[in-house]
Amino acid sequence: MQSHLIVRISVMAAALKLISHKLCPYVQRAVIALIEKGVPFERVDIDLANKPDWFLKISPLGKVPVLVVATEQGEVALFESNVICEYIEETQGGGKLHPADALKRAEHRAWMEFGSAILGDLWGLETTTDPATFESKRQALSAKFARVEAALGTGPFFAGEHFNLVDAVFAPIFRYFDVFDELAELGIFKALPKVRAWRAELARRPSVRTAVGADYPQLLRSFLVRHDAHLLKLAA
Ligand SMILES: N[C@@H](CCC(=O)N[C@@H](CS)C(=O)NCC(=O)O)C(=O)O
Repeated sequence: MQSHLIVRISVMAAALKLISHKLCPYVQRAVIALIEKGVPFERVDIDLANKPDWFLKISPLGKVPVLVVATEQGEVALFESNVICEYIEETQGGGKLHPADALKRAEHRAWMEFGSAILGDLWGLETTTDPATFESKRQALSAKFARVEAALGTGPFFAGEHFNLVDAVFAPIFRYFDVFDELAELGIFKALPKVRAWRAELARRPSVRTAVGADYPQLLRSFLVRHDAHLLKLAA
């Protein structure tokens, strides 16, 4: 009876809460990692245009995601999506999302950072109204995806047969491009067959579909309309 109680308390103490925004690809990579690991968690969406005070207290950069971990000493708030993914990998059961070999793992971490660099180029592409800025960002993205093409093996995933954290980072990036592609052909993936095959494989993954959500294309399109994005003019 007593040990039953102890188990119950430790289960409650392991609770994870992910502070989220539906459109955010950094959030989505953490959600994918949690789903792949089969970890129960609560997802709390916030309005980034009107950030609540409790969120600003726990998020030093005022950004999502934040993973709130309940411990016996109180709650700990982790920020930075890649750090959150690493914490999930180190502490939760389920399939491994990192290679066992330290050098391979370091390589994978570098490619996770590269995914964040791609998002750095992507930001502004979707909201810019200036054609020259749009074109320079499009070219920067093309150059980065050419490097990804050169790094890919025979697939189906980044490192072969097993889905890992690099896949979790890139899957939401590709979902963003899915919405763009419906509007206009940007030509970024045309000459990159391995990237195209990888992208298609990730789009089929159940964790990716759940993390990104069926309402995502509609939400992203409304966001583009609100910003009067140049991308919409290409589509017209
Ligand atoms: N380096 C951060 C980036 C997270 C990020 O940029 N999140 C965006 C949403 S996708 C955000 O919260 N923006 C709100 C703001 O900057 O005010 C991470 O990897 O977690």
